[in-house]
Amino acid sequence: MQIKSKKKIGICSDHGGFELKEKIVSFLIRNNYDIIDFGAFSLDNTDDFPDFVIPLAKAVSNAEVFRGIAICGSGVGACIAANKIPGVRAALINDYFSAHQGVEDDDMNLICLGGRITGFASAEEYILAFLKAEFIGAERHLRRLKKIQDIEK
Ligand SMILES: O=P(O)(O)OC[C@H]1O[C@@H](O)[C@H](O)[C@@H]1O
Repeated sequence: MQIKSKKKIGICSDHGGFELKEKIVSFLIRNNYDIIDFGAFSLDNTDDFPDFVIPLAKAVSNAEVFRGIAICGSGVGACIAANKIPGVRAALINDYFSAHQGVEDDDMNLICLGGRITGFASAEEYILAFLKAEFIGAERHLRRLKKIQDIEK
C-alpha cells in the first residue's frame, strides 16, 4: 500500500454534480489540499456517474488518495457505485454530524453529495468535517469493520 498524505483527496462528479464539484475543487485548493480530479471535466448532460465514481473509488481503495468525494445529482447513484469497490466505505451525506461520525465510528473513506440537494455552504461544512475526522477504532468499531471486511474476501 502506498503512503498517502492526508491532504491528497480525490473528487469526481457527473453532470448532476459538476457545478458543485468545480466550486469544491477551488475551495479545497484554497485550503491547501492536493486534489486529483477524476472528472467530469465539462458539463455533458448525457454522461454516466459510474464512469467517474469507479476510478475514484479504486483510487481510494488502493490508497492513491487519502479520501474521496463523489457528487452526482442526488448522491445516491454515486454511493451505490462506490460501495461496489472492496475497501471503500462510502455514504451519502446530508448532515454535519454524519460527515464526521461516519469516519469516527465506521471508518468512512468516501462521501457522496447531491449536487441538486446540497448547497455550496453546506458542502464546505460537510467536507471539512469529513476530512478532519479520524477513525476512533474502539474494539466495537474494529469488530464491526472486520465483519464487513470478511465478506469482501
Ligand atoms: O440528469 P439525469 O440523467 O436525469 O439524472 C442523473 C442523476 O440521476 C441519478 O442517477 C444520479 O444522481 C445522477 O446524477
